[in-house]
Amino acid sequence: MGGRGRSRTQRKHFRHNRENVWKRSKPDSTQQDDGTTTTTTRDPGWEPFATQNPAFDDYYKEQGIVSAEEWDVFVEVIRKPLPAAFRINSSSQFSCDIRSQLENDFVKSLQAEAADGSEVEGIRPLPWYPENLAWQSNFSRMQLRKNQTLERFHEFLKQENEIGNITRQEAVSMVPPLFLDVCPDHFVLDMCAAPGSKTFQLLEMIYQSTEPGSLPSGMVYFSLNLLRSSYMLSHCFCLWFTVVANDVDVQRCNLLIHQTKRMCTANLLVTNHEAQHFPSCHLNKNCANAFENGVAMEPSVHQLLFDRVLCDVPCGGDGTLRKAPDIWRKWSVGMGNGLHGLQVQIAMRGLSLLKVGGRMVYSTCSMNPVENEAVVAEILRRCGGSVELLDVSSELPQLVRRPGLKKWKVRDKGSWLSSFKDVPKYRTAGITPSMFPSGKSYVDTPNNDHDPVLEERHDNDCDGDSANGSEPKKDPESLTDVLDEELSTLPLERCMRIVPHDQNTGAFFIAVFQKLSPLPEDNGRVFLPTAIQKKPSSLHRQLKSNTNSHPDEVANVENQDTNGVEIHSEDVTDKKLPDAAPEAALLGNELEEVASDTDTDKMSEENELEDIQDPVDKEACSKVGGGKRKLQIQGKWRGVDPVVFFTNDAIVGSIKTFYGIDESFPFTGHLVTRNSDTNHVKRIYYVSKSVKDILELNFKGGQQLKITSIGLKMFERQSSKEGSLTQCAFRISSEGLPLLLPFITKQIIEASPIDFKHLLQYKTIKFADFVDAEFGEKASQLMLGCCVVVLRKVDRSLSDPPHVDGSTIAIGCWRGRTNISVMVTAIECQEMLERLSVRDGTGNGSKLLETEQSSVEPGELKANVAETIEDAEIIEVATV
Ligand SMILES: C[S@@+](CC[C@H](N)C(=O)[O-])C[C@H]1O[C@@H](n2cnc3c(N)ncnc32)[C@H](O)[C@@H]1O
Repeated sequence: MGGRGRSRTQRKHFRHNRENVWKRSKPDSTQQDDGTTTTTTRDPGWEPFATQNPAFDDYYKEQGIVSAEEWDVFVEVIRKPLPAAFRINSSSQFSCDIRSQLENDFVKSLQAEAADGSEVEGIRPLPWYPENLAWQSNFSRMQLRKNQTLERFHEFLKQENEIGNITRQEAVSMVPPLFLDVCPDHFVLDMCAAPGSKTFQLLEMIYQSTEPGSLPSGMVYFSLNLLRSSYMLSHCFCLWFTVVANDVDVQRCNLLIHQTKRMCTANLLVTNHEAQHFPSCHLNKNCANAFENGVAMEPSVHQLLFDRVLCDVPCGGDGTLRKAPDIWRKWSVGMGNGLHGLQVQIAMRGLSLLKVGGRMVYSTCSMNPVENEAVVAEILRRCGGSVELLDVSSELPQLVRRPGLKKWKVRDKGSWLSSFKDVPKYRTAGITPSMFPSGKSYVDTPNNDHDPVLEERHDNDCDGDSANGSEPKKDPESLTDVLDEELSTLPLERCMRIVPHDQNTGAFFIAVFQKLSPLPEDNGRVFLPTAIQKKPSSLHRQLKSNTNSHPDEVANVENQDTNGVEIHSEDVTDKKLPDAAPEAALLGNELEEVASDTDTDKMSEENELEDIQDPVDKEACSKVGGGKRKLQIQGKWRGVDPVVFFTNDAIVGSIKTFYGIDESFPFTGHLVTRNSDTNHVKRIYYVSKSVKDILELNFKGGQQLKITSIGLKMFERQSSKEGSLTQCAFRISSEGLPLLLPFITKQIIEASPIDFKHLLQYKTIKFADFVDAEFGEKASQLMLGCCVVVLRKVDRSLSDPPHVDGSTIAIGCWRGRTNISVMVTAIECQEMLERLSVRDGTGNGSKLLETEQSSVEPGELKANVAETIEDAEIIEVATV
């Protein structure tokens, strides 16, 4: 049950592209520490990665991220391959089985082998990760493949990862979501989310925390007497949170969509924006009026704000050296310097989108203080007292981390700079005051003799004016009291740096912020490094702030903070970052887990059916939004299918009737398509109440959000020949089944364990060939088309009506003319078989597959179903 498998076709594309990512043979340009650039052409033959870089050593020895005494051990560890780490996906039906298999089978047998002197180190749960859900093995992936004693474990990892029961994720990359402290009623923004490891983890954490009976007050959406089981309660409850996952890179967004599809969630929205310009998603007065049309609506300014923001920014990525050794070759000081400005911009935007009282986690997989402490310090200066850097030392006490640095230096063109006053004038475009511990800026005297004459900003005293180009203030103190080596007075020790040799991991940096009050009015503006500040002054426009208070009609949509600012991406299309290392900007810390897929470079899901459509409500909005708005919308989202509420009553009615879907299931307003021609939709998506509200706000506000993916695919049009003969043109998709299951009253039957296993094993079985003849008879009485087969529990008889609860195992099937066929992938069948075999003590399920020769004659429908499944796979490839 559930769409947790990955399409093989797509995986092939991933691997192919992944090779491209890591094995590009074009000439490499490397900026040397002295500022010169050397170009080398890679030898076509294979060479091992060099695991050293003198510039790296010089840089970090000077920065003091580890003490001089520790240096050797630090370097020794970062030259070693990274141990494999993974998370058990708690939303998987088999998560407990997997944890128990790890604890009781693998840990023990590996310990026993180690005791035999075979030098096999054990696997262990990460002590700081809750409920033994994250694990690390103390051998590299290479060893896993080579060492025979570990082969079984390796196979286990491969299969569970493939099926979606575990996610391979670097241990330290799991840390930032844990500090976000998410709750099931939160609106969460993941600003730089692709390829989606942390988004997936966040979704897992939210679903896991939805304990039945813990509905927050005022959040009852379904009448409680309609909640038939804890399963339903948990799913209904989950309709209240939303995760918005954003990334600037379309291909990486596609990876994220693919990755998170396994969650089967209706509460996820994937967007494709520059995070620093993430839209306010507000409702302005004009647009609100346009949508009034007699419907009562408050003409106020509303804005989508978030309870939690994850700001896992693009970074130099040298914390992932152990996993991506090619970084040794690429590493240069320019990477961090070039990204600092963007990182500040993204973090500031995140804070302006955060609710007062909300938490934001800033993180990088870089060790560089210019990308870490310097960014945090600049944020604190810009926000004044409106944001607090939290001391989270009591949280996750078992996680070994080090406090943030209070002092560091900036390296540029081969020179060490202790203060901005040391920056030669010709370099001030690339090296900004905010990179230094004090954040102080010194306006040069005409001959640039480095006399510090002015100070723009102080720690804890930031008006932000100077950062936006206005005249800096004189500070007499700074004229006389300039330290050679700057020391930050901000509480940067509250930041966390995880270094590899403390617990045999990669490196990571994490800072946790809490928003205490609206940001100072100016601080919502985009911060730009000096060079960009000199560009046209209309980089951003401030919206009229509206302090009128109106009750929200949209959950989590609040009256806009006074800091609300609208920034249009076209305003900054000509921006470029100083000395930015473009490769570094794309370095993701989870590249290894999933590689990009060039073939899925599209956001057009129904593209074969239509030309690019303008947003559905464009007309209404543009009428009042003025010409500029209209042009922006048309130009901005070209190439992205529109999101359209699906309101075709005839189709919805036929689906409800065919599957006997209980009237209590909320369809109205929850179905969307990506095709304006609702008579020809191929896929119908389901969105939660919270996502529906955001969508409505987005329509009303002029479609500011560029939505790549929304909700979960619930129904798919039958494309097979036999499909056209059924009474319902739509089948239930595997992702939609978990949500819909408790509400289905027709086309659903319970199979005995033996018949259920046979179905998984043989895929197609004729009615007459089921062991339980009564089941075969019942199956034959179903209508031709999609159906659901539920595994009957031991205490139930066939005459009982199908029963669904949190532990129900069910699969989507096809009732053909003479048989029943499964509509899940072969690997999902295999996984389920193995799990069921382990559960009922009949041994290793994979043995069943060794006899995969079907004793059942392949019926005529087998081909038909194969066509259907393949079609589904092709559709998946096309849509992710
Ligand atoms: C460190 S990776 C994020 C990893 C991700 N959080 C995860 O756990 O899988 C940084 C991401 O930022 C994206 N990115 C780079 N510049 C961006 C920008 N200006 N706005 C939004 N995303 C950006 C990259 O495409 C990349 O996917």
